[in-house]
Amino acid sequence: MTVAADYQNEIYRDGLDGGTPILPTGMAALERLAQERLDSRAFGYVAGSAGTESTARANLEAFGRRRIVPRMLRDVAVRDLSVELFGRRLRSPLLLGPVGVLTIMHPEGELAVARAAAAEQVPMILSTASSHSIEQVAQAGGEGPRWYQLYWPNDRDLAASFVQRAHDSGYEALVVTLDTHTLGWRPRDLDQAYLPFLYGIGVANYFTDPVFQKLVGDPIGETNRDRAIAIWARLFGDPSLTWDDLPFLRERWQGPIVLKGIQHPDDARRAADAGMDGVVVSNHGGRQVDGAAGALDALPAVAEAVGDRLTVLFDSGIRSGSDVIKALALGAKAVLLGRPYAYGLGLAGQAGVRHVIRCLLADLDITMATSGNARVADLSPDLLTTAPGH
Ligand SMILES: Cc1cc2nc3c(=O)[nH]c(=O)nc-3n(C[C@H](O)[C@H](O)[C@H](O)COP(=O)(O)O)c2cc1C
Ligand SMILES: O=C(O)C(=O)c1ccccc1
Repeated sequence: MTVAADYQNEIYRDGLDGGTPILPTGMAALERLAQERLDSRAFGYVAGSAGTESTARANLEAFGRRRIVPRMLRDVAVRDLSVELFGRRLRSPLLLGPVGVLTIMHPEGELAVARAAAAEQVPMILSTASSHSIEQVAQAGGEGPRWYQLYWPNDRDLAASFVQRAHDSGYEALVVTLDTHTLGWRPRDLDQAYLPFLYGIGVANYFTDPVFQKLVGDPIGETNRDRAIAIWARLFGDPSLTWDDLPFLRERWQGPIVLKGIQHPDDARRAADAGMDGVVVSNHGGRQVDGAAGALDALPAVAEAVGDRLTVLFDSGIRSGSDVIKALALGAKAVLLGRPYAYGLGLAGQAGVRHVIRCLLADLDITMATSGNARVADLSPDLLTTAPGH
């Protein structure tokens, strides 16, 4: 049986709600339902972007401009969605990208995501800004593959402690997010006075860390909570970092290091020169720089510059199987999913995350078949054309 048929059966078997799947199978409808059902501040936190949100729109438009040219008579009876990343074969080119403070969406937050990801054998990338700790999430994910995303704090000992904890808990790769040392200007959060991290959620990794606890001075409890949050706010990010700081991490992490938030080919070259293993071409879903180019438009130049030296990953705007195909055709080896799985979590917890993963992979498998492509590893730019008028 094909992947698509498996997933279609599972979607129906697992989650019938009056004869239809538990959640919409299309990501746009999923987002509309999230807007309808979720608290408006929680929805605004996930859906919102920087400034006028023009970058978030540009992300989707960049996918719209690239069009797939289907090919015929190419024996697509058996599709191979697998890819090899850093020596490990994955069943599909999909990872769950780091999303902070997932308890805003659902009380089980990252634990539910870890269980869903493990069940679908999709790697989860855990955010530093999580509501459950590195260790708790590792335990929930069990045998499932996991990566850790570092927000490099303004304290070297704390940074070293985070990566050591991630190593000790079996995280395989380190994703260092470079684009969010300073949180973007986000009107939806600002207008609803919703800055959750300032209220002390999404701080589990800090509050459980011996280095952080030492900075606070006392065991963290109700009485010194505000002080702990103030210290957290001071050391969350470090805008003074430069390329010269990367050896600090390289010396402390033996596994693969991936820099997230790369948009310029020169930055990608510098990453390779610094001994990094990969990059994520990403504009953080448009949440950081309003006015940045659509992330897909930045991908070809980065892939061209470093595709033979680094593993190039992509996120920002993946909403369908054809989006995955387009990103892979333009040089990404795999893609990260962001907002869609957060909506799945908010609407139906662990089952909602599974549903979103299954839908995306079924869609990918079917679109591979219908476009005449048997292996994701073989996708190349000549599969694509540009929409007329662009
Ligand atoms: C609510 C939310 C929280 C996020 N938190 C993090 C984070 O903690 N660390 C990180 O590297 N990226 C974070 N991101 C960015 C995602 O990893 C990813 O780059 C982005 O969601 C891709 O855009 P898309 O969801 O529109 O496809 C967050 C994104 C959202 C929507
Ligand atoms: O909201 C985000 O995009 C993000 O990256 C973040 C940063 C700190 C805490 C929570 C989320």
